[in-house]
Amino acid sequence: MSPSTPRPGSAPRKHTALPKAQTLIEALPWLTRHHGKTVVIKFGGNAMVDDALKAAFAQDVVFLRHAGLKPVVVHGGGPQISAALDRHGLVSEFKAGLRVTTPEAMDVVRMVLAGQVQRELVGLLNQHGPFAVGLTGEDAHTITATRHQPLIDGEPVDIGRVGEITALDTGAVEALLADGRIPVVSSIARSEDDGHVYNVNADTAAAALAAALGAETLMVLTDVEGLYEDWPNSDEVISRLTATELEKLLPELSSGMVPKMEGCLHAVRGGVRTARVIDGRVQHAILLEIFTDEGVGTMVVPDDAEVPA
Ligand SMILES: Nc1ncnc2c1ncn2[C@@H]1O[C@H](COP(=O)(O)OP(=O)(O)O)[C@@H](O)[C@H]1O
Ligand SMILES: CC(=O)N[C@@H](CCC(=O)OP(=O)(O)O)C(=O)O
Repeated sequence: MSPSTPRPGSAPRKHTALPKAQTLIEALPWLTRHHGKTVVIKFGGNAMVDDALKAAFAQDVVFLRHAGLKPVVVHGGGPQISAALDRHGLVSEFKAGLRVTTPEAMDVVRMVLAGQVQRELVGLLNQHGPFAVGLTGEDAHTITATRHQPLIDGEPVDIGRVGEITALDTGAVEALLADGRIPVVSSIARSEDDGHVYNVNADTAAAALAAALGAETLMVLTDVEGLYEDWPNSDEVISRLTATELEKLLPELSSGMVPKMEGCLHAVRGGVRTARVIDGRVQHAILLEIFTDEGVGTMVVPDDAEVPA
């Protein structure tokens, strides 16, 4: 056989392998741009709809870590908390988009977030290696809060053990990142003043942590395609908006989008380069968003940004 004659079987293999190489090479500019950067990923309870999605989420996060990024996961668990409260015979009530959290409800919130949802995500991530370490905002003073009293019709309203973040200490999270680990953070805060623990909305916690860490990107995975321009009347997604444009829009937003978009604004104003709301129901949404042109959803950028996708 002459040196130029392909051995039987080698040509088809080359043929199928080339597109794979091209796909990998297409990711090179994104890999270069994001190398060494911190990405805070908020995984919402509503996006954790099935086991395949959760497994794909874990693969994506581990992929980012292997690609040289520093992913930090902050997770929610609203529907899981509501189900557990129901099993305990406790009602779920929301005011100003936040769960009214009695002391008994707080026990359940903590049990579900730190003992159930966080454990499950840590387990899924660690199927790929010794990466994920779970913590709550209580650990090493990561998140400190005081009692939050939202204004409803101009009046402060008591909604129990719901926290407003007053301080963040990123030392533990940064130490884990420096050690090549993937921190998985539950949105529970220690109290600044009374020795209790507080329930913090997970979008708010993720945004505050992203700003405090000086993250490059905040990525919020939820159960819609992004921020709809005229929800619920149309499914036209706003693909990109500046901080000032978002600020103007905030008073018109409702329900779950309020903490998400307030969080995106806080993050971007706090130095995060882009904050994105993306559809967590799409498998591998994180990889699509970071490494391809096909990223969809809503991207919030600083007013003076010239941000490539
Ligand atoms: N303008 C909007 N665009 C998209 N979704 C909106 C909008 N306003 C309110 N929503 C609601 O916000 C929900 C997402 O928030 P939430 O239920 O808190 O999710 P998660 O558990 O992911 O944090 C959507 O499912 C939708 O019902
Ligand atoms: C104060 C408050 O409302 N806390 C939230 C914390 C969990 C959360 O935010 O979960 P999602 O991201 O899945 O909505 C709650 O108790 O539901």
